[in-house]
Amino acid sequence: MKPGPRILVVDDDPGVLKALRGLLTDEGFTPVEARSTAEAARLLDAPEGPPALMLLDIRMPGETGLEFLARLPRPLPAPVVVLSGEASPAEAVQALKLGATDFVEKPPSPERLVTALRNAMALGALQEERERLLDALARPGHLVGDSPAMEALRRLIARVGPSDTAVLITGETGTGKERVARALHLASGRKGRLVAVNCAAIPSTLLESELFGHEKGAFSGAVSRRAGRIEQAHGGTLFLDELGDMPLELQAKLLRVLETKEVERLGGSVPVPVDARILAATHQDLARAVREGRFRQDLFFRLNVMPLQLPPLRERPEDLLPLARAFAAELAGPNVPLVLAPGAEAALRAYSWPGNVRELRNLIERLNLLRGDGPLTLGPEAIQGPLAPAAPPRPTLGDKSYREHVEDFERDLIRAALQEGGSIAGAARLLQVDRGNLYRRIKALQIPVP
Ligand SMILES: Nc1ncnc2c1ncn2[C@@H]1O[C@H](COP(=O)(O)OP(=O)(O)OP(=O)(O)O)[C@@H](O)[C@H]1O
Repeated sequence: MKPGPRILVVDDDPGVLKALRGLLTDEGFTPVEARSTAEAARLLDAPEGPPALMLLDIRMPGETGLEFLARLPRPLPAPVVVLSGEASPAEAVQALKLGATDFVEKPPSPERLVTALRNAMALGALQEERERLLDALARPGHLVGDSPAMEALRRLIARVGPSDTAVLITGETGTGKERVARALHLASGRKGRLVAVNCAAIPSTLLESELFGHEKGAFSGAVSRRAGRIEQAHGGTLFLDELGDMPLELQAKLLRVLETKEVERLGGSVPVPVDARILAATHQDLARAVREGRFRQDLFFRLNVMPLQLPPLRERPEDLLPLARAFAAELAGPNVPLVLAPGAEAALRAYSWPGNVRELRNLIERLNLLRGDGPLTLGPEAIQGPLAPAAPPRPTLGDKSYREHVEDFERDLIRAALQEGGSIAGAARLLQVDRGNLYRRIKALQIPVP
């Protein structure tokens, strides 16, 4: 059996130690004993780490419990519950002021003592979680999440970050691709900036000069010489977001930059050396884009040396609560607790989060705006609200066969596509199937063509 949480009992009275030993063991704790504060100090520094809690007598010969408490480092190495014995209420209050979580009078009633211990430990765990969150929020590239996928990702970032390898980050919208790029940049230790370019947001006619820069007079409007984004990332990292949207001819130019580590401004003839780490992200299936001739295979291979796939949020439910808490702390401040109403956690897990982490952040932001002065409360209705798609109707099973059910579904699907596409060719395009095959299914299922 796993030993229970260690509790350090500090008391000079062997009788009290013996009584507490029995009581604590019965309650599933592992008592560790010290007869003086000097011994307690040694045990707090023990190699197995500090205990889960310290139960501290106030009146002891030599250094008193209060004196000891006052000289302990902050934050305290463990939550402290004080045994107040015949001590005056003033001393108990003094102990609380010095950071003790609670006090129990001697001789303690087992029930009162165990409640105090459990409460103190719960509070200690909360405080630790809060410290961890604040720490995490202080680092902009930090990735919140307890799922195995997130842990693996953090390990990978620590390993790959410091190298110069290009990294291709893929994942649905809002899964945190840019956040990962920032984490990689921070882990790289590169002194320069992270320069981000969204290839989908800049019109393709402007993207070239944006990336490569231009000399004065390179084209009408190029009134002065301008360094492109690639050059600006010299000594740092260039993050190409939505790389799948980059036009083919620019892909060729980018490949050349990757291979030669030089960039040529538009209208210029002298290549400028650049040392920029390249990170790219896309929500598209680039391998498919390569097959369909929309993306250069050589560039894909060049970037895909280190592929990094971010799973959608619905596939890592362990991240939901840590993320929700982190966003609440970030948006409402660390003193506003996130309260989960009954059913909220189940609703979070049941929802499919098509907008992924960004959608969860937006939800918390909305709740924060609506909360007034109260706590930030997350109830199931917030998740089942306008965000959630209507649940798909449950099929009535009746006495139809499996095949008949599938055909009914197929019929509905083709009808909808015919209506939207306007013709068999249009429907085939929408459904991404061959027109001949679709025609044969329409015949077989006797679907009227508009
Ligand atoms: N693991 C995480 N920890 C903390 N915040 C996160 C995490 N993942 C994503 N976020 C936050 O979620 C939001 C969306 O993330 P981000 O912009 O990185 O996604 P993206 O995949 O690049 O999206 P898009 O494909 O739409 O550009 C941001 O506010 C980001 O800070």
